[in-house]
Amino acid sequence: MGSSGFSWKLPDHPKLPKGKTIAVIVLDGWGEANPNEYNCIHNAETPTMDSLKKGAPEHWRLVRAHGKAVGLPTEDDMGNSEVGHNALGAGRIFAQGAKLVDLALESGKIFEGDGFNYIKESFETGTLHLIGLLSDGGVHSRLDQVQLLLKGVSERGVKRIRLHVLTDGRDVLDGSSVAFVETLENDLAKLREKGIDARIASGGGRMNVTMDRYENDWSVVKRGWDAQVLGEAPFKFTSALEAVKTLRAAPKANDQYLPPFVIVDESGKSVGPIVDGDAVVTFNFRADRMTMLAKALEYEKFDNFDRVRVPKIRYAGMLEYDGELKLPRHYLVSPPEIDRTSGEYLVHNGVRTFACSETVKFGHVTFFWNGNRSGYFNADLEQYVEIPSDSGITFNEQPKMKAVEIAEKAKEAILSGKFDQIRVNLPNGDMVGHTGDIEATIVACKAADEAVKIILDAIQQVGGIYVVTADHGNAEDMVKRDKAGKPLLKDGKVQILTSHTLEPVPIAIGGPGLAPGVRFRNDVPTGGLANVAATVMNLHGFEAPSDYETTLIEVVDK
Ligand SMILES: O=C(O)[C@@H](CO)OP(=O)(O)O
Ligand SMILES: [Mn+2]
Ligand SMILES: [Mn+2]
Repeated sequence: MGSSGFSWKLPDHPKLPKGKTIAVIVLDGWGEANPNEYNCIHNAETPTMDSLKKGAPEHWRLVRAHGKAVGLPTEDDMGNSEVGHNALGAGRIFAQGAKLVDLALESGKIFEGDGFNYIKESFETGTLHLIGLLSDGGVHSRLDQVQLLLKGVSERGVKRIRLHVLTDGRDVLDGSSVAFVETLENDLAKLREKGIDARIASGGGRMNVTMDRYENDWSVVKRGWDAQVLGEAPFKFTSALEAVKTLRAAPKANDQYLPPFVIVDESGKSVGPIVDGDAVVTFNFRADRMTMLAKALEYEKFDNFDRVRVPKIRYAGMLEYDGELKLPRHYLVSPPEIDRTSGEYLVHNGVRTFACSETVKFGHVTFFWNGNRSGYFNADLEQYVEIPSDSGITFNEQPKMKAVEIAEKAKEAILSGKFDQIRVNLPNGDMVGHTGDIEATIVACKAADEAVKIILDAIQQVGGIYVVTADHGNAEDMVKRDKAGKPLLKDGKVQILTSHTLEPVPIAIGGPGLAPGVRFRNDVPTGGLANVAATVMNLHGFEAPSDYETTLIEVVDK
């Protein structure tokens, strides 16, 4: 014990033994909702998950995965992977990026910090570039925050602003990009009336331009770099509204995958490449899909693609995106300080951990799980395995994704006897759910269920324990609804929901290693994802730290 009295040592659980092999399975985007034609989980064959549900209420229940239960500003905020895995891994509820940016804007502190003072030095002679997701989804960014940022910089001496917008259609309805661009254009027109030269300079769909993650496909970031920094893109327009409307008119076009475009003046010259002396702010608060661009903007040594020209800029992120890498060096708002995560505690208590997913979700069960921290706590006790994801496709083309491969790796790790905790994320419900393709999402849910079975069978073989849960809803509801829950019609047609939901998610416990008297308590009715960490610690034979959200389980005499 150190002089502060702090110790990593967890007390022994009074009733539960140590040494059981525990599989922690996170089904990404797997919520619980009423059965109907838009509930792909219900409409898929999911015998394994169905059988777990029969264990209710002692071994199956629902937990909250959205809004304040995961540190988001309001109960209208849908859950997402970052906040979901943060809560699962950290066992406490932290005010998340969205909320922290709101507070900093409300108090004006965002304009007083080091990050802002740093970029402000470019306002007199350079251009301020704002790059990010144009959306009010609240998962990666929010338009109202961008609007307040624009107001703040315009009151603080900025002369020239260029926006590089990424259209969404994933956290908001497909097609909403047009209205977002219109709103932004109106705001910029007002700034111009005040004498500030403010324009949209480039754009593209988030899944095609810039917002790749976990280094799955650098060509996505390169397409963004070419448009934003070099001012080059296959499509050129004189207005962003015209750009989005025209590109959306192509067959099969959608907001998520719009091609990159630049805005040009009458002579065909791009209106806003990033050049020496400029300032850049990436306004997404969420880390995973901004990290690659942050590296391209900031790293001197960089060989992921040819940057052609590397402007000398003052760059700040809305948040610090990686605390371990200190990336970026400058940021406007400090990120949540997610410390003492369950992963770190368990490793200090000798729990050997294996974590695995495919690339597109790999950081979820490692980086997010560990409180937005990359790397191992103790490389001798941990192994993280990444299965390469398909790239260059939309996941409805391959809805089974790498579920079986992930499950096989987990199985191998379970049977090896080398690990105490085997943690996976199964991406299918979420990644395919985001495509809005109902048939493919049903195939995806079936594949995830089959993967769960492979892992549960391995747990059965070694006498272990399983904890099966999810990070937020997605595939269980694929239609936009009115307040009363009825599908909302537009031009006589339902609107397909590609985003996450507000639904709760299941959690199931079981396996031959689960002590006979273990069951879910009935006095934590509002339990959420943050209660899972203490639960898992108990199953490993430890009491959770006293400031963790309470455990979901109790042990009764049998
Ligand atoms: O794909 C993403 O970036 C988000 C949705 O914006 O999904 P998830 O939180 O499940 O990663
Ligand atoms: Mn997710
Ligand atoms: Mn998602």
